[in-house]
Order: sequence, then structure tokens, then C-alpha cells
Amino acid sequence: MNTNSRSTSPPVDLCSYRIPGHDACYYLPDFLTEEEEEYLIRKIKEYPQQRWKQLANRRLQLWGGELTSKNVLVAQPMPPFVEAYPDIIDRLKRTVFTPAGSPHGQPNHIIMNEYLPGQGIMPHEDGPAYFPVVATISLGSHCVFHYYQYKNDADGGTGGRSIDTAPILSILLEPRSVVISEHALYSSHLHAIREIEEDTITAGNATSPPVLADLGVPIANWDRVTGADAIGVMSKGGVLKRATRYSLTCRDVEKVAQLKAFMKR
Ligand SMILES: O=C(O)CCC(=O)C(=O)O
Ligand SMILES: [Fe+2]
Repeated sequence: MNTNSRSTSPPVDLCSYRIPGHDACYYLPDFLTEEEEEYLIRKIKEYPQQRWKQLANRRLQLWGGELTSKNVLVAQPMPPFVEAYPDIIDRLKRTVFTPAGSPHGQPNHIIMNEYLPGQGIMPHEDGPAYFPVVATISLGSHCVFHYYQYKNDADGGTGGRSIDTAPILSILLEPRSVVISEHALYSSHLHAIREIEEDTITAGNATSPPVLADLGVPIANWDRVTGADAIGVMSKGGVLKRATRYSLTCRDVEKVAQLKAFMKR
């Protein structure tokens, strides 16, 4: 395998991947090859049970270190299968993770999530620990990723801010793709994956894009999908069944402590 095959290639032309109408969101299909995806899933499955943190509706691992309660990353080396082969970190350095684009010009922390069919993640914000850019790579299955906005509650109220139930943006994440969100989409919006086993799409026509059949919301990247099954449902309608999906959510934590320095305190 040639681990350096892409290291000399130029920055990704993000303009061509921008979701129309959403300046802060990019969808890049085929960010990884099928061989790379297969290799990564094999490596993920080799981790022992105790490396996983089990949550109510998914499990996850932290790569690159853990965050303290003060949002400092106690850094650990990244696994070789994001640095050497495949060279995911280097590839992301050609997107929005540049010296001008994020504090270290590259992601230093990855949350790797596993979702079984029917599992998902409730609407949430990623919070202030991270610089407001996240790149999410999907492996093993598609899912539909929704962004939500808060309701403009004039009355304030005592509870938390309420969330508008209609997503403002919905994207089909294909296996091997990466979706990047930044700025307001990261800082003042929420994101979620519904806890369902399949996604039913109603075909588009000359005047309207394909929509999710039950929500009626358009698939914003319908014309960027590259998988044969995804292309098929966009033009003819149909069902995409979810399989086990792994996501690598890659971020740049601003404050970093090396483990040794941390232990001396
Ligand atoms: O799995 C995903 O695509 C999203 C995960 C996520 O939002 C998170 O880990 O904060
Ligand atoms: Fe998140």
C-alpha cells in the first residue's frame, strides 16, 4: 500500500462541495476508498471491549486523548490508522483544518461512535471545548444527519431553549464520505441522527428535490451522492436500510496538555 499517495495533492476545493444556501457546510463523498474503509472497520473491531464507553444508545471511543473538566485535552497519540494509513489527518489538513482555519491547523481529537440500526443521537451542540469546526467521516453505513435551530422564544421562560422540530438542513451521509460544519452551524445550531432503522425517500422531480418521506424535508445533497443505491432512491424513491455505522468526528481542541506535564502538577 502506498501511504503517501495523497500527501502531495493540493487543498480540496471546498467551494465545489459547499451545500447550496449553507456557507458553513460541506459534503465530500468518497473521502476514503472502499479498501481504506474496510481496513478501518477491521481495526476498530479489533479493539478490546474495555476501550469502548457504552452510552444509552450508542458506544464510543476517544482517540487523541481525553478532555478534563476544564476542556483541556490530555493528549495521547492518534492511532496509526488515522495518521499513516489511511492518512485521514493529512487529508483533513487540506480542507478547513488549515493554519488559518483552526488553532493547530489539524484535528487533534476524534470521537469514534458506533451506531447499530435503530440507534442515533439526540439533538445537541458539541459545546465550547472545541474550536467550532467538525469533520465527520462515516464508515459502514449511511445515515441522515439533521441540523436544527432553537425557537426564537420571545417569552424567555424558565426551562431550556426549545428546539424547532423541523430541521433546517438534512444531509444523506454515505459511507466513506465526510461532512464538515463550522461557524454558526456549529456554534448556534444543534445536530442529530434519528433513531430509526431505515430512511424512506420520495423521489424528486424537475421542480422539487427528493425528500424524506415521513418528514417531508429535502435531502440537501441529493445531487452529490455517488453510491448506486443512493442515486437510485434519489431518482426513483425507495428505502435505504441502515447497517452498523461508525463515525469519526474529528475536531481541534484549543487547549492541550501533554500527559507528562499533566502528571507533574
Ligand atoms: O456520529 C455522528 O455522525 C455524529 C456524532 C456527534 O454528533 C458527536 O459525537 O458529537
Ligand atoms: Fe455532535
